[in-house]
Amino acid sequence: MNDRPSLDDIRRAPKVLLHDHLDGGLRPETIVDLARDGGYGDLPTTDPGGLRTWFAEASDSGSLERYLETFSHTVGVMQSVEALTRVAYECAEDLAADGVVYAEVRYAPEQHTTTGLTLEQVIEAVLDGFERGGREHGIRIGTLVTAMRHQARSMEIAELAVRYRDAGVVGFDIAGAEAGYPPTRHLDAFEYLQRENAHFTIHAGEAFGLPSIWQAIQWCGADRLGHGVRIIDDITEDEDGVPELGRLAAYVRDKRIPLEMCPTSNIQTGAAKSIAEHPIGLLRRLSFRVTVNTDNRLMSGTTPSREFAKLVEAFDYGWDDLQWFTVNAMKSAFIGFTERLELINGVIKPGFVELRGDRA
Ligand SMILES: O=c1[nH]cnc2c1ncn2[C@@H]1O[C@H](CO)[C@@H](O)[C@H]1O
Ligand SMILES: [Zn+2]
Repeated sequence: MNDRPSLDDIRRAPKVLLHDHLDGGLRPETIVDLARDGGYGDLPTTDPGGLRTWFAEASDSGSLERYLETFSHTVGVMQSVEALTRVAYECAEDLAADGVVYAEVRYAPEQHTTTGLTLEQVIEAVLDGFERGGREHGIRIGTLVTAMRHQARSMEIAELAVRYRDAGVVGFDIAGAEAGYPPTRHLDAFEYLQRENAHFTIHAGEAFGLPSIWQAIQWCGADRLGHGVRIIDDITEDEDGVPELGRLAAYVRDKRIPLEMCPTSNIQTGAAKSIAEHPIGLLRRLSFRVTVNTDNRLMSGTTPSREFAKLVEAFDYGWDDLQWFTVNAMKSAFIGFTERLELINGVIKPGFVELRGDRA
């Protein structure tokens, strides 16, 4: 059966999310509340509807740097234990309501200490919100702690990732402006994590090309690539239109290195022209380990189900494709093999069987 899945059907499908920023997914109403309670006076508007529109429009500039400027407001209101716990709790609630069964959500603890919280307090506040939200709404959330690539705190954050690994932190990441800040700037942190048998992903191949991806994998040892869209630059077509993979692209495919693709976000930052022209179409056809993600639900005005619905429309994907992306994501998660397998066989596959049955 390959009838076109509707947005409503997609919402009911069990989904897995690997790339979602906590500070990119706040509810506009919550931003307004937190700004009032925390005395943050710099919001462009205190009307929730207006704020939603403002974020979507301000993020649609074609530049990653300008896209990232909008985070000053979300980070600005996430500066207390209560605010962090609330945002994490609501994140769990919103993802569960969209049908997500497992998510890895990331944020940079170092950005939440401006009013005096310690990094430990920040991490524990977020873990607390995810734990309670996850328990009450039936979703499992693993935390990824991010270090900002233009700063110099990656080693400290990597150590915290290891310290909190049994308390819900499942991995590490670097984010922020990519051009001018290559992953090797943080090589010591990545080498430390490898020695500790810890997992990490690196934002690479979004606003910068193949050298960034090459460094992330071959120098830093990334388990996954955040975005990775520019791997397309290492794929050419011969005179018959048959795709040919360069050595790096072949390595990424052969090693099954997961690509955390975020279609809508990529269009806003200029990493792709449109959904229809997004490299995900070719990469899926070539069986790269592609996964589908939201990046920033607020800035991109999206949800996991909406990202899928856009792909269904652009590429005519059916249930087989959506299940393939979902199983890819679950296989690529940073939790243990047994738990991943249980979710694939106990939740994802039966969920898709049921949906297809209902619609047959
Ligand atoms: O797509 C992206 N590329 C690079 N950095 C990003 C992206 N989305 C968000 N952030 C950055 O990650 C920080 C921690 O969550 C955010 O504050 C934002 O600056
Ligand atoms: Zn991101």
